[in-house]
Amino acid sequence: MLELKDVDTAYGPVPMLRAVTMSVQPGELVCLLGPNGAGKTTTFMTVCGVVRAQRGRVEVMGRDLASLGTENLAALGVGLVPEGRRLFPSLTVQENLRLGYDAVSGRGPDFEPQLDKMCHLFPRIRERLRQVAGTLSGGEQAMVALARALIGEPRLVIMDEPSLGLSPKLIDEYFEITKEVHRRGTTILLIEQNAEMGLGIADRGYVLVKGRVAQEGPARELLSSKAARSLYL
Ligand SMILES: Nc1ncnc2c1ncn2[C@@H]1O[C@H](COP(=O)(O)OP(=O)(O)OP(=O)(O)O)[C@@H](O)[C@H]1O
Repeated sequence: MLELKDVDTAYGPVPMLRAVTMSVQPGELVCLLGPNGAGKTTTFMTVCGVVRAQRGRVEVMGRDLASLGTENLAALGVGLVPEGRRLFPSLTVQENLRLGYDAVSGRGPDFEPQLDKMCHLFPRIRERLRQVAGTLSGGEQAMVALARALIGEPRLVIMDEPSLGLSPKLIDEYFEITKEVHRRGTTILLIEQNAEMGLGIADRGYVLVKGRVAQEGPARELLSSKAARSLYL
């Protein structure tokens, strides 16, 4: 569903990702880990097409991202949860969710049942539907950002450090929901700094260090590998 082949990126003259090769297969939950500044968000931006790969190739659903364009990802079945949530603060929760839905369906008629599904998955959202998103707590915003990505029933969800800034209790709740979404069949790329939590629910993982993939493997092996732990802890 997602493939990076030998990808380099740079910010002006400064190289960032170097020869990054990674993939997410249908049905997998893959965790991308790495310390601050490793290039995790740059990877997110690269697979969205916001940052252009200078070398190598990015394929989403088997299609070359370079000729696809960021604006077509939603309709292709890709849901995005960017770092910092990026809700529209002056719109209500329901309006934010509507935008997520319309991006996929082109204004389909079935918004209400989908909204209802999201309220079941995120009980905190139902009572907040008419509240403007900018006044939600950080935890509520995190849930709405995930619901906005899920409401169009994407096949692949890419999440950039969604647990950042959440309390331990909310992190647990958030990871439980992520696990449930995966269990119901959605493929997930989870970009995380919280290695124990991320690898705890993932099938496979990659550890990014200074823009390079330093380790990769089954999540359980990475959790128990001393070499991997020394890279991310
Ligand atoms: N637009 C930009 N212009 C110049 N440099 C940038 C830009 N965006 C990111 N960088 C630099 O690229 C490096 C990697 O940043 P990135 O945000 O990808 O790291 P990260 O692994 O997501 O880190 P964190 O966990 O702290 O969010 C950093 O040194 C950062 O300063």
